[in-house]
Amino acid sequence: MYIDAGHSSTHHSYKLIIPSLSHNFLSPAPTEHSVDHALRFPLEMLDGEPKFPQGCPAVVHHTELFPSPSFCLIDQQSCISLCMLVLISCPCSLTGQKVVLDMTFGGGGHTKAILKAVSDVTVLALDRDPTAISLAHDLAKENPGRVKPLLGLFSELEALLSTINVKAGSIDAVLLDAGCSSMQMDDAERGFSLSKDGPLDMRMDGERFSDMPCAADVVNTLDQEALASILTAYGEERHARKIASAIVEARRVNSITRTQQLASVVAGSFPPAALYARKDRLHRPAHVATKTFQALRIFVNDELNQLHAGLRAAQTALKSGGRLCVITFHSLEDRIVKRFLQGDDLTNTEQYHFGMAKQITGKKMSVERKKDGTIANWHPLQKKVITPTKADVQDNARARSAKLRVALRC
Ligand SMILES: C[S@@+](CC[C@H](N)C(=O)[O-])C[C@H]1O[C@@H](n2cnc3c(N)ncnc32)[C@H](O)[C@@H]1O
Repeated sequence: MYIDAGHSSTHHSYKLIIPSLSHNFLSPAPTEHSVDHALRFPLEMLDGEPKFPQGCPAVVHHTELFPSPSFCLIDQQSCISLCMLVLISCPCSLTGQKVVLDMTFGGGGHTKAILKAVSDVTVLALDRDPTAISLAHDLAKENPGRVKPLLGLFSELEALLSTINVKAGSIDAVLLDAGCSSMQMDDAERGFSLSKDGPLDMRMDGERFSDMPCAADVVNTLDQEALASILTAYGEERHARKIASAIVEARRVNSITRTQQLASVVAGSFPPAALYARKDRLHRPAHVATKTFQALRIFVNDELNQLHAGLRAAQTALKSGGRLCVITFHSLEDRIVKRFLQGDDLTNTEQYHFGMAKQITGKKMSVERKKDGTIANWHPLQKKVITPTKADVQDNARARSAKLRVALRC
């Protein structure tokens, strides 16, 4: 709808088209800002995507799995006990060789835990980041026949599975741990972290698609209105216009190419006392540019569209009774997962907001359920979203805003 450029092997000239704030987001007339690059602007699937299949052939009954959830996240070596519980201890536990799809291999923490916990398992290890996939190859060598690395995007999953002859409806469990990894965050050269100086990149797969735009391309190319809309939509940044204006002002003098340069530009648009006035969930001071970084990262990596594509791919891949665990780190992601599992048709323009459209159109998010209360494709394994305990967060501060949702494929 807006863009689609995606990666092209035949030419390197892309269009970056950003919907303008001035028109209704649900029927936008795109504004062309640059012909240098292309980004897929989330919300593209408002157009012409197939509707989710309706009807749930069977509701799988279960016992309470989470009496006292010890939340375990994930990234890195830590916990995972809850995910393991979901993956391997369901009442409908499977016999024989199991196939688990780790859609976000990252540093391999989850995959390793699965391999350790289940002897007769093959893990299909997907990641868009070639660095992560090279670790998956190492792990595959250490565990012959038990790990199959898959380099690609959530949106490429179906094609990847068919190349290794994995059929739709055949996978026992899927794990999706959204966002970027500690490995990516901690490497200054990847440009994700505002506390470490590095090139303003933020692409999870820049190594794979080197001609796709990075965060520096976005901040140096888009007009003020488009920048503000990105900060509002993906950072839920209240001061988006002020920050966008500061970015445009600063780049007139010098292009913004480094993470700390961007952090200073954002900081410069606030009074000094406001720099760390914001607090994170642990009530620790958070830099005023945190939301700007989040917004750019989501935009550059097309994360919300990808998440939606990943959920749909998981739905196709899972067998009936198979289970899905999804971990998200901010409300934009969690809202998508929650509504997807509720059976909402996210392709419906009236309901598909993902933040930006909601703010622009002012429309309410409504959740439609079938009259008999059943859910079309999923049976939730817990009533409420699962969040980390205090102890979990003490163990791993990055888990502080994590949310886990688990469901059985009907
Ligand atoms: C939070 S990390 C996962 C960490 C992992 N669970 C572990 O134990 O180390 C998320 C990973 O998902 C990958 N990723 C994010 N979006 C993706 C997408 N659309 N397709 C494939 N991989 C993606 C990132 O590259 C990153 O490595």
